[in-house]
Amino acid sequence: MHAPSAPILCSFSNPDELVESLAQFIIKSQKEAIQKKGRFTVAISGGSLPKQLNGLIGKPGVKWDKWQVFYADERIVPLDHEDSNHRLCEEHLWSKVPIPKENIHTLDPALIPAAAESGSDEDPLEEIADAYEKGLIREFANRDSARFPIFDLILLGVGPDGHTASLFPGHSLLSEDDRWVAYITDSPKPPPRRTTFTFPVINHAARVAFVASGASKADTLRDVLDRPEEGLPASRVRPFSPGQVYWFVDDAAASKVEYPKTPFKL
Ligand SMILES: O=C(O)[C@H](O)[C@@H](O)[C@H](O)[C@H](O)COP(=O)(O)O
Repeated sequence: MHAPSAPILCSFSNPDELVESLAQFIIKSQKEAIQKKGRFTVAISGGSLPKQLNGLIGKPGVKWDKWQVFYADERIVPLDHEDSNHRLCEEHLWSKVPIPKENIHTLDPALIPAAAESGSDEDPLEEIADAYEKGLIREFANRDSARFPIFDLILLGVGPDGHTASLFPGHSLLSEDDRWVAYITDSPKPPPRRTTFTFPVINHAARVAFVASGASKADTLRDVLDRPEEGLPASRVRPFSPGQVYWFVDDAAASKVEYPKTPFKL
């Protein structure tokens, strides 16, 4: 692993162009991954992201049966609850494409009720986070020799405070350097109880792509891209070379950013 590579910022003049280019980028990542390893490992978070993936629906070239999908973060609610990232993805994507259900790795539903309540001794969230981490180990063990899993692609959003996945500014989890999947009980944005990938997992990915659109993201993008020294969680996403981080944004979101833009090309 080498020094982190600089972010690649691609800005699009309208939402349709962003969605279409993102779909092409994902398909290209998928093709390369399948050629090399026969499968495509992807992680997804919540927010508006699942909806922005609708450029993939009906596209020839998507080999859904080769996808292995994990959630970069998840809220501790039933899988069909309106706050669940899985439910969001199900609604906007999985229900519309022929992906085998067993290729979508959710939190273990049997552990959710206990994890939703805080325990007196060890927090029961630990068990669900551990179980999810074991799922990652099963998927990646003996395939990649690295200390952390190497996802082919991790898709993330960014919150107004610069958080990404469920890694929030100032939280002790920002310095977690051992676990793959951690839990938090005090998310400043509800619901408070969640699991999240840690930075080592995110920063070992072959590619990470942020997706952000709209003028409400302008200040955040400026802070994240132009002021990395402030250390906002999204600024800390800097995959080790040859891994790369891309920003797929629209011009409204990029309107206050001085960081150089790169024309999108496959
Ligand atoms: O933590 C949460 O509760 C949100 O899901 C959050 O992580 C979301 O992904 C970002 O705030 C980006 O949101 P948008 O993509 O909707 O802008």
